[in-house]
Amino acid sequence: MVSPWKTASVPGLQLGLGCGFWICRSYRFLFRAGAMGPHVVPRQLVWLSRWQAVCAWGASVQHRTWAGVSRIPSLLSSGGALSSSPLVCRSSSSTPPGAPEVVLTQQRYPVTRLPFSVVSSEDLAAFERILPGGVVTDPEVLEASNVDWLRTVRGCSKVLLRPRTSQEVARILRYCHEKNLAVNPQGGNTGMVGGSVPVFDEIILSTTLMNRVISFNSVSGTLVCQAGCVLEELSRYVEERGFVMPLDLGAKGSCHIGGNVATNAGGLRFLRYGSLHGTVLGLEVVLADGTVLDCLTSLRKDNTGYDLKQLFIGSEGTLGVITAVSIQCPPKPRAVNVAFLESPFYVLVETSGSRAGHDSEKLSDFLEQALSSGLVTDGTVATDQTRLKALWALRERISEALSRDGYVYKYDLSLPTERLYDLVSDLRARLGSQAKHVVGYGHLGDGNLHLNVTSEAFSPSLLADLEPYVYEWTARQRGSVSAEHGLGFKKRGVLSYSKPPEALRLMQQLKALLDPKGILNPYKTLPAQA
Ligand SMILES: O=C(O)CC[C@@H](O)C(=O)O
Ligand SMILES: [Zn+2]
Repeated sequence: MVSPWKTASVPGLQLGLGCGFWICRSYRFLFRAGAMGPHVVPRQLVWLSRWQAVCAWGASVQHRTWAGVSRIPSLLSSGGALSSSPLVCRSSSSTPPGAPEVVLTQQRYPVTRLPFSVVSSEDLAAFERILPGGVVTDPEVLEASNVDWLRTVRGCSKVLLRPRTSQEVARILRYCHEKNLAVNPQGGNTGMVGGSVPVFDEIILSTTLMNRVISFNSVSGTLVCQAGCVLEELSRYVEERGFVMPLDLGAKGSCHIGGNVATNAGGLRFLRYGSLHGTVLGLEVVLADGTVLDCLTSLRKDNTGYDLKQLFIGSEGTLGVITAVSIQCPPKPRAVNVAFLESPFYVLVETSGSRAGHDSEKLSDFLEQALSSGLVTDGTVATDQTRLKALWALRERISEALSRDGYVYKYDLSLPTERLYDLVSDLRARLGSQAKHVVGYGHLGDGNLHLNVTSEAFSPSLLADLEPYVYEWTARQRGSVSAEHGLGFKKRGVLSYSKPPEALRLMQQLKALLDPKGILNPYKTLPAQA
């Protein structure tokens, strides 16, 4: 039988139908109305709007108009050029040539420095004794660590510390606690909400040199490693041993696992493997006063008292510094396919399974039905690694493409799936020509909208049209004002749109208990106290 899917595919498209597939008929509804029952659980499902697909692609090939998926094959057959570009790695760097300097956070935002001590030469000498050779005061290195990768917030720290062990972290924090010095823990500095850079002159405590794998159990798939291991390197490490990391992000080339856990990063495998609250088995954390909390267990089951590690997952470095992580890695799927399906919305679906032949049959059935019913108009499917990666690059690089469109106002919202796109259309009408682009994409299966609005430069009047409007809109849907990026510095003032006063009060009490002097990542996560 001739598959309608193949018949309708654009010339030159290679459809790999030998693959695992988990999509069921309920997807019809998903594509039409943007809704999905909780019982429908594909391995990956990410949603792109028309412009995003263009945007992601445009980052390297400079197309601004969508010309149909037929353009993709040439891109793919060119050896997956997309995935080899350095854009895939997000890292902070010194001011790119010609780029305007980032306005200091303390100048752009109404924030007052708290009464912490200022780092003295005596402090620097003490740090040098704790970390011989690990104290950085070179302004050029500091410039990069003071600015977020989006180039929207900038601190003025004068010192960066690079410990190698948890004991060194403990000694640093003990000292800072005693001297009332504020500390900004920093991983790969790839966050979206200004949580990983200082607001004023906080000491930057980097996990860069804490990059050792401590152990890996090749039977259970449990990985134990230091906090500064780069996600992509961990992925490679476990994949060579037949497992995968339970999380994957566009920033994988730069982000650190400790930062991922500290921010409870969601990412592209969330739908399949769930949250870090489920996959992290244990943590080692250094508390504000230098106490080392060793909860680095690898047990699958441990029901002894409060599950303290959960407090630190998503606490954004405000309750303690994560120094090591024990994480459960799932087995590497043997058959993987990525399908990119069409208009007017673009959906990237990844399937993973264990029997290519069986999976292929299911995928084929689904695509035939989807196409013959008119649910999907066109698309492409990839099974080989190069094409698969190139399709994912379209999705993973949207964020970076947007960052080249000017100043980006970012909102990371959890919403009822059926309302996910309404806010995008609404804002396009509300903002008119004030905004360069109003873009909605994200993780459809998770009900997570990434709303991005761009303008030539930062504009207070555009911001006033966006906020609190976006937050009020979200609160009316009982959504969340931060689905996966956390609150950091930029969103700390909007926590009350998603949490009741009682929850806020308890969070403040926990902060006071664990960090009574407030030295850990100040001005982040919790609203400023009156
Ligand atoms: O840039 C954004 O708005 C989202 C970034 C990231 O969470 C993604 O899903 O690509
Ligand atoms: Zn995301």
